[in-house]
Amino acid sequence: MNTRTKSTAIKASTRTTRATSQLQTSIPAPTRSVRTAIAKSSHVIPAQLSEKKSSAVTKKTDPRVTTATVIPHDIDREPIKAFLRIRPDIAGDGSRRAPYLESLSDTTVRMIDPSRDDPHSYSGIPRFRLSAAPTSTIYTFTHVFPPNAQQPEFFAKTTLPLVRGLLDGEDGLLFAYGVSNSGKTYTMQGGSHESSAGILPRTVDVLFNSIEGLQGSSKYRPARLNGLELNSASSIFSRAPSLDNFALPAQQPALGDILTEHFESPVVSEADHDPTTLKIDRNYEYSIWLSYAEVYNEKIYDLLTNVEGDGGGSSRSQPILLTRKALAMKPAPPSDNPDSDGPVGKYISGLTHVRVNSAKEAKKMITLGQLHRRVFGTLANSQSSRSHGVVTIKLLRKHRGERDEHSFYMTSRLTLIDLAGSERSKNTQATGERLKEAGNINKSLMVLGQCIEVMRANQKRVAQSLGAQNQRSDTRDVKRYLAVVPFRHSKLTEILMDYFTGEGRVTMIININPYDTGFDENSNVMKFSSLARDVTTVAPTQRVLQAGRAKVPATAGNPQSKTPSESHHRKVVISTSGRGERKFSETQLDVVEEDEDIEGESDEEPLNGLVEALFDEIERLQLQLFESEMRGAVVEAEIREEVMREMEGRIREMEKRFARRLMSEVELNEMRMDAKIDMLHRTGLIGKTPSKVGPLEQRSNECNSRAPVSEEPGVDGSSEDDRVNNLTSHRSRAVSPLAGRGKVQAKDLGRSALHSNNETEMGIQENLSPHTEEGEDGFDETDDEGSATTETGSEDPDVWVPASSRPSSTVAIAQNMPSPQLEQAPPPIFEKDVKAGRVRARPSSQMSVSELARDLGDLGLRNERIPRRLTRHTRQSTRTSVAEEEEESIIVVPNAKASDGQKKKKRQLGKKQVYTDESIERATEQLAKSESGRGIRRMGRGSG
Ligand SMILES: Nc1ncnc2c1ncn2[C@@H]1O[C@H](COP(=O)(O)OP(=O)(O)OP(=O)(O)O)[C@@H](O)[C@H]1O
Repeated sequence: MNTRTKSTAIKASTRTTRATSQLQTSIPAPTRSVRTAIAKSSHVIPAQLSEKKSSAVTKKTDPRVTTATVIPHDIDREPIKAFLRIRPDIAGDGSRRAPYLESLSDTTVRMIDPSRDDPHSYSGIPRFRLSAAPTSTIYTFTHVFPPNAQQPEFFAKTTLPLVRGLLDGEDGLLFAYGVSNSGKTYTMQGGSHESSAGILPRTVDVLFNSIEGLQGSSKYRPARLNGLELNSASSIFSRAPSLDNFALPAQQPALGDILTEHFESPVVSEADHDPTTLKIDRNYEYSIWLSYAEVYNEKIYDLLTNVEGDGGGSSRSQPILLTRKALAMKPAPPSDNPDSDGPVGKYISGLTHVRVNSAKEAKKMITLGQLHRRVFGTLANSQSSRSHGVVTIKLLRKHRGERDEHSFYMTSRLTLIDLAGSERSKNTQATGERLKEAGNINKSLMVLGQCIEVMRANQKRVAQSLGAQNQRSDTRDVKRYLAVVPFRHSKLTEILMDYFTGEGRVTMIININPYDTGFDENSNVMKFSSLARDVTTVAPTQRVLQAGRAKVPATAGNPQSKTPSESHHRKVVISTSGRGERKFSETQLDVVEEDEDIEGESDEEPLNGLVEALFDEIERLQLQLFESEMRGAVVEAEIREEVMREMEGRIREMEKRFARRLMSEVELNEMRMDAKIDMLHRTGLIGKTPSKVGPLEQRSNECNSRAPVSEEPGVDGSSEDDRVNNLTSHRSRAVSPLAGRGKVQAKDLGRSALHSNNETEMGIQENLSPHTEEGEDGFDETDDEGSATTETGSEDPDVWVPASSRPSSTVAIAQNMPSPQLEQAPPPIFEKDVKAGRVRARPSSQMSVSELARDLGDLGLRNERIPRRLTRHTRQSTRTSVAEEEEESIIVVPNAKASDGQKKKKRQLGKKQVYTDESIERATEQLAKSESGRGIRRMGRGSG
């Protein structure tokens, strides 16, 4: 038979095993005939279909309360026991939250989502809650252990019944399940303080206490799942490893030494010895065998074999090459379990079983296995178990009166598993190797959950189908409801398969750290446990081996049937900080992990080729589905996170932008204000600070000095100055960057305030050099200093020009600028005042009205404001009182278009007069013509 055929044969045999075993799991014992019939059938519906049906049945239950569904089962079956252990809050582990788990009784707890009370949530519903888990759920367990539960009490309630069963010849399985840092390793192995020994050391203590004086010297040893084989001197057991002989070549430091130094193994003190002794049948002799395997990255490794040390120089700088080979899972032959009419499970081929003669020896072996486990699987993450540690204790017993033949031996086994922590890779920021580890851990735990779920659904279906009254139990009816239990999808479930499908007690310990932030992960763990409690296993019976020739060790397989295996290299550096006199040193390990050999076995009958192909197809598709679900979940989580990050980034960016805009607005307003103050300084409306006289003021002063007009102030000129001065100073006490700086800064101001608008800039320049662009009556100051208008008195350069006649940009900008809210706005210049010649310039100022109007207009003052102010001043100076109502009843609008609207408004408002720039301009021109420009031109001179 070639390799392919042999491998097909294995698969075929496996299929037979699985197909029948899952049926066996789901059928109560009284219907054994039905079971046998079903076991012969290969027609099994896919798990998904069955799942849909089962979920439809359970839909009506309250999602907030998870309680065990009562599945009728007979006395031959036992439900899986689930114990909850709540980890205490440990100072210094970073958790500073209130626990989200509340004990309601010895068997129930309530789990409340901590983010429910998050301040960022609305009325109890978290804002960004990604979790699909219910916010409050009640879970039921076989027993709940509070945080202060002690190890002896915990061991007595959870494990002691299994140890008793082991001594009585029954199989048992116990596993600790939970997220990282929840206390699984503490539960299984124990802590470093007194009386903190965990389940493993206590189990061996109780076993050896109980069999003391009853140990026999057997010529057989356990093999495969429940089989026996001759314990020959040439077998691998003759070179059983120990910590003492665990050494590398002479020039190398002892690896055991390095490991012990690096990973301070828990010191098991005498006080940690569990004194419990169980009563056993003293007519038997016993031997105890130990094996320790780990499932790491979906490969199974033996932790009790001597690691092959090779290479490396004489110094520690040379890497030590450590090689270990993965072990394969193989289906156990039916002869290993003659009582069973169905198939038996799978065993780890080539796993070392070491005979231990005392509790001390057993603990030493366990310590060695733990060291290996941490070196090979967890070194880069030494605080966390990244592999599933599987310790199996096998007990052989034989009646003292019987011959030493294997047919008189009874075997039983107890498997104790410390599962790796279930966690999301995104929580651990894992990448590369770590990500692969996390993926494989999650995969195996997920598959375990799926197996539990499918078994539960199968059992429920069968129980319902067979329990229905007046209904014939037909094999076809039963098999229709059964789904494939996906044990083969992970190595872990392959190892556990036999306990679920065969006979044995299953106990599950759920470890939970209620201070942990992983509420979702813990919810999943709790959900898993509540499902598992509904699953029943076949109650164990004592097993007696049938007569027959024991098999040779698996190592004696046909070498030609092996397929070449791949190997994976990893570099590991162990840093030793040096204890006592020893100095700091580093040891490099070059770890090589070889894949298992796939060997053919001829003792299995091949199945029908079509059935084989169909099974393969189903498995391939299920695997694909599973992988795509995993990928989908990871991608979804990543996308959600990315979207959140992007949103946060955008919000931050917007905040920055708004802050910048706000700042520039503030600066702009400040500059406007300063410019206005500057103008007022220039017009002399407010007092000047000698030290801060800007060029414009200087120019104004110069004008003052060379054109000495009447010094006579207006009637209330000085008080007006004071008032404005006070107003200005109380409005802005800060010295403005532009205050008093004159032309240049005003220009800059124009630039920045008007966003580098060239037109605007021009407007401001015009503003700053008013006379050069003055109309025909313009007054060019630069032409002749001496020809000041005030001297001749014949020509008045100050002609008030309406805003509309100025460059459009200036007006437009002035219109768009927000007008400052002055306490006392200046009154406008009215046509009637102009006609009446009542308008006069303030004598103290040499600035022309047009200049000022333009300056202010350019800097954002509305054009109607300026004349108001100036007119008011003029009127004050001429002692003509103008009623305030009259001023208020005038509306000045910038253009004719707008005036249409205003006309409408006027109609509504009654008598209010509406002035537009054009109308003012027209009126001015008419007036100028009719009165030869007398009235307006004299405004600048202030005669009167
Ligand atoms: N019941 C307990 N009493 C006191 N300390 C505890 C208890 N349970 C856990 N601890 C402590 O909590 C820490 C984490 O526990 P442990 O290493 O057992 O978690 P774990 O679930 O095995 O984590 P991982 O899966 O990452 O290996 C350890 O320091 C352990 O000593």
